[in-house]
Amino acid sequence: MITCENLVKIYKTAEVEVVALQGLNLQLNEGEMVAVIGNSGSGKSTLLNMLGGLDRPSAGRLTIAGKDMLKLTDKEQNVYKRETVGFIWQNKSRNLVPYLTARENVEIPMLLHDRKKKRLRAIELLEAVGLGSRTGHKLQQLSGGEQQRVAIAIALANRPKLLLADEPTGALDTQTSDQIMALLRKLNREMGLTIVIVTHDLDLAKQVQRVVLIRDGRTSSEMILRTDEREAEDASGEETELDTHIEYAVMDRSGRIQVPERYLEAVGAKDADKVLLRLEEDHIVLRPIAQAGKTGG
Ligand SMILES: Nc1ncnc2c1ncn2[C@@H]1O[C@H](COP(=O)(O)OP(=O)(O)OP(=O)(O)O)[C@@H](O)[C@H]1O
Repeated sequence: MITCENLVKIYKTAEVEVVALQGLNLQLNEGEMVAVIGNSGSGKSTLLNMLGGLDRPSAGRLTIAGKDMLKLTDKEQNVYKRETVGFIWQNKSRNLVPYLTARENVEIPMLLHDRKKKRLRAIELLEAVGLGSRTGHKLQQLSGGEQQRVAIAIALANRPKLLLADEPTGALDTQTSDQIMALLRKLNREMGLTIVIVTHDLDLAKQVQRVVLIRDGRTSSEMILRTDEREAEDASGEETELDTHIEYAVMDRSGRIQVPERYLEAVGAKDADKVLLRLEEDHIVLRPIAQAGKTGG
């Protein structure tokens, strides 16, 4: 569904050039649901803007649903934005009109011309997001979580193949955020919708099967939901909370990897310019130089 190869985005302003994406690679299959996570400034929103056709990459390759995004004409890009992709933003004013009802809000972006069909489709969508009983409520009469559900219904209005969400739960409390995430998972499962969610919240990200970590405009590692049911025990034999995801570092063709920052921090190698590498029979040991003399592997 989505292939990013060596994707580069450079923003040029009067004084400086910012390289927001510097050779990002990402492959996403149709029907996958992925969370993209990274520190502020790592390039998450830039990536989402490229995927949504809101902006064009500077170099590299980006194909989405068979379309070469670097070669689209402006007209083709507009059709793509209208028909292939749906957006959910954290900032509600970008999604919603407060003085209209939930149903009227959902009807706005619809490409259907028949008023009755529009109305029926809007109600159907509001039912799908769990708001069947609120279709006639004005937006300002709805809670934050309910408003975000309306935003999701709007994003689905033109039957997109790809749903992009930028911090969709950023303004919501934990319980409401979990409900919105559960709704997105349901839509992914039941409609086969491909979903990309940008967040800086690792706990939230881990509610989906695949988490892609971006660092300095590149994919640095991925976490995939564990499928084994092993129970973890700590040294004292007590059960500890099992990490739900296994982390994989992304490796390029030259064998370069980015070790997750928190791993380096944990072993005191964050600022090191070299680490000791040792090949064991079936694994590779990486440790800070200061500890290199110690035994063990
Ligand atoms: N329109 C723009 N013009 C110039 N620089 C930009 C523009 N948009 C983003 N940048 C820069 O590109 C880099 C990546 O920004 P981006 O917004 O993609 O990061 P992010 O990971 O989404 O951050 P956050 O979590 O804070 O939203 C940053 O250094 C940012 O300042």
